[in-house]
Amino acid sequence: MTEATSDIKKGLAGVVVDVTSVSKVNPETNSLLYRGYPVQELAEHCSFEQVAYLLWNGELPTDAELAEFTASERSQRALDDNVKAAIDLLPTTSHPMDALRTAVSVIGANDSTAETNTPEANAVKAASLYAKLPAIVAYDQRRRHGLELVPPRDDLGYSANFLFMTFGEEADPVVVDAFDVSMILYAEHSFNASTFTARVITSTLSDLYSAVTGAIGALKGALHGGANEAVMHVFDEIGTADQASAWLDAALAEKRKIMGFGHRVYKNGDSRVPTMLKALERLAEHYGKPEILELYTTLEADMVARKDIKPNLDYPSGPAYNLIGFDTATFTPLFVAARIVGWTAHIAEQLASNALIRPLSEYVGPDERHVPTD
Ligand SMILES: CC(=O)SCCNC(=O)CCNC(=O)[C@H](O)C(C)(C)COP(=O)(O)OP(=O)(O)OC[C@H]1O[C@@H](n2cnc3c(N)ncnc32)[C@H](O)[C@@H]1OP(=O)(O)O
Ligand SMILES: O=C([O-])CC(=O)C(=O)O
Repeated sequence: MTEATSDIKKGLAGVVVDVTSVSKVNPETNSLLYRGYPVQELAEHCSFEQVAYLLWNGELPTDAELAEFTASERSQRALDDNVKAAIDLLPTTSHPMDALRTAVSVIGANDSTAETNTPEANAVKAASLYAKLPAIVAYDQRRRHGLELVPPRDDLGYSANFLFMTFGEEADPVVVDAFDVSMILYAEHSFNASTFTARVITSTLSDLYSAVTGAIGALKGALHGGANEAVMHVFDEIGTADQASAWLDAALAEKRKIMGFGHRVYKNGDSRVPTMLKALERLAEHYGKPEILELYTTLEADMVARKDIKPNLDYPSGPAYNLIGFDTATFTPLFVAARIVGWTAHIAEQLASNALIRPLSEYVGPDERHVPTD
């Protein structure tokens, strides 16, 4: 064995591998721009549908463009029979991210245009996945409780309909708004691990569905999107705010990573957290559950005091999704439903200026040797 001699960038940390015009993550100013617009402004003034249009088209829609865009989304919301049948085959013990990955695979395998890798064909596929993912996520949560599929309502916006299909009743506007904010904040984040996975797969000239299923696999991990689910397990483990300090002492002594804290790019706090925290506060008030905020602020203060590591977006969104009533294992599929927009914007950008992504490694295994022949 030999030691590495070159300057290895483990985890590609700090390496700029390409340009993008989809979003700008700036840790110095703690800002995030989607196509130039601050995400906080988009969360305050726009719907998730408007943001999806922006990320795909580079500009916010006019009223007429938005009307056409939302009509198209509403017309494609229903769960296809073959996708439902595939989900029904899966055990209810499987992870919802596995069900979602399988559903996207089934949609791809049934799409006769799957291999057509033109910008136009991929835009149609992206819009179709964006419209269909809520029904998949909602149905998968319901079937785990022995409940029937709820068909979509085309008189409701994206988020209101998503919640209607999941819970079978219209959600309060406070809840719809908080959920919509979470979708906007989760929609895009430059070259994160799942988006990069999608770009690697796309760079081989594979199809959009393969890139999206690969991205779902990357997002599932607890160091990435799976952290929103993991945060809720932490909250459940801790129980109440007065237990947070002792829990954190023990967890840090065991060298555990505290889920929902830290970030590869933001070292001084995640730009999206203040906006999502406000949404969580509105939900806690709406549901009359101030204790979840108490635990949130106590654990955050302890973690900052002990490690100086700040929360990322998964920290407020986990408890927010819990208050709304989603199963903990459904949290990361909600992230997928939002991030499909960012992934597919990056797939288009990668294809428009493609180079096969294939880095180098330095070999540190045994020196050359030969198979014994006697
Ligand atoms: C939407 C998203 O995907 S955001 C990310 C969601 N993921 C999580 O919340 C999982 C928990 N967080 C982490 O594991 C990390 O912070 C990551 C993976 C997100 C980023 O990691 P990196 O950029 O590689 O940071 P790195 O691992 O170098 O951390 C630097 C130091 O801080 C520590 N650290 C970083 N995050 C945490 C954490 N959450 N808990 C405890 N210690 C942490 C590391 O152990 C390391 O300490 P050391 O120098 O003593 O070894
Ligand atoms: O950017 C990252 O590495 C992870 C993240 O916050 C995201 O994907 O939203």
